[in-house]
Amino acid sequence: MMDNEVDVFYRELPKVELHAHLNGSVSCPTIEKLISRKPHLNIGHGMTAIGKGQRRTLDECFQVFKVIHQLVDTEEDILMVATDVIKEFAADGVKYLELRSTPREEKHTGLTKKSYIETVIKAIKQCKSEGVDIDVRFLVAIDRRNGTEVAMETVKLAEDFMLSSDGLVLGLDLSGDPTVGHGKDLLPALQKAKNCGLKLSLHLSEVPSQLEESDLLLDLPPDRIGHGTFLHPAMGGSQGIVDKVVKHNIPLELCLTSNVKGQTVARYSDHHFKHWYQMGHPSVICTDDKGVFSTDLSQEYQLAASTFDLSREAVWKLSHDAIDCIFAPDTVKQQLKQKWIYLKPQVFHYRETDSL
Ligand SMILES: CC(C)=CCNc1ncnc2c1ncn2[C@@H]1O[C@H](COP(=O)(O)O)[C@@H](O)[C@H]1O
Ligand SMILES: [Zn+2]
Repeated sequence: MMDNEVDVFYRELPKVELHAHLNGSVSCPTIEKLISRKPHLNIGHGMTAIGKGQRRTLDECFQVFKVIHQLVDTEEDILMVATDVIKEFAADGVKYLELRSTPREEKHTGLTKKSYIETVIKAIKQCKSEGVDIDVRFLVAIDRRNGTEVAMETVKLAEDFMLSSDGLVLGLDLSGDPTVGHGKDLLPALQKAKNCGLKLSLHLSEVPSQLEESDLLLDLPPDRIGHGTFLHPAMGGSQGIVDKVVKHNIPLELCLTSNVKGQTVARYSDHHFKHWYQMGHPSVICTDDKGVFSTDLSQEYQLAASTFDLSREAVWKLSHDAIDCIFAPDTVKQQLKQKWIYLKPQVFHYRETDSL
């Protein structure tokens, strides 16, 4: 996507993607295939992606997911979508991907939450058997709008798959419309998940009104934070909250285009990346929804570099340090670090004249 606009350095840079929602990551070509499978839905492509320079309210963004969910409602759809998304990330130079998705039940197509997860796992295994050069893991997502009971049910499912998927299912994501529901209702489920060894990545403070909820959920503590836009005092948060995040050394997953197009951040130069990065806090560049926001991970790295004036060596370190934030075990981290060492001369090769 958008190859011509992104410098080859960012394409070739080996990358780790830790925050990608499956149905938000569906590309234009895949949407076209889905639309032609379901012409009766009368869905036009303009309804599933937000183009360059466009902005949407948070509410409008969540409407987009509803449209995509209509297009993706069978095992066959999920298999195609997951396979395409994995191959696209691999083509963009992503070497390790943690994909997250909310298991759905669709009575009219026979889809169950269990078969949903099984199908994503099938896609991951299929890509592996085809030799696609990417290590993919899965985080089962809880949509906060669905409340306590569904959250508990999702934790149980995730636990079963964690024990039976050969390390492919590693943890849980908490996401969904941040203006709906309250984290306190989900706390018991998240606590249970943590106790049984599932890793937790929680969307925190995507909107300003969530500070109290974030304070509560940070006591778990989660293993990573999605967005955390309004945690820092410079963004309206508090020093006490920052202290908690720092004390537990919880990495942040930061998605520049998503926040600007969703209008929770006014402009790129205002993005909270700068506050956390300056503090030396683990900050990982991610896409969130590369399909919906018409971006990819190379582009997000380039955006971070151009906005915050990062040297190529600093960008390299950023992608390398993301390895320490993955949920897979240390052996996988070591393998990835070896890969980075091996690839570095190639990535910097034709840049020898540049100052590194
Ligand atoms: C609206 C906006 C600016 C989105 C970016 N920030 C987000 N915040 C919270 N949940 C999200 C976000 N993007 C995707 N999701 C979650 O991911 C789902 C789509 O992927 P999936 O069906 O779980 O595979 C959405 O329905 C929603 O529950
Ligand atoms: Zn997200």
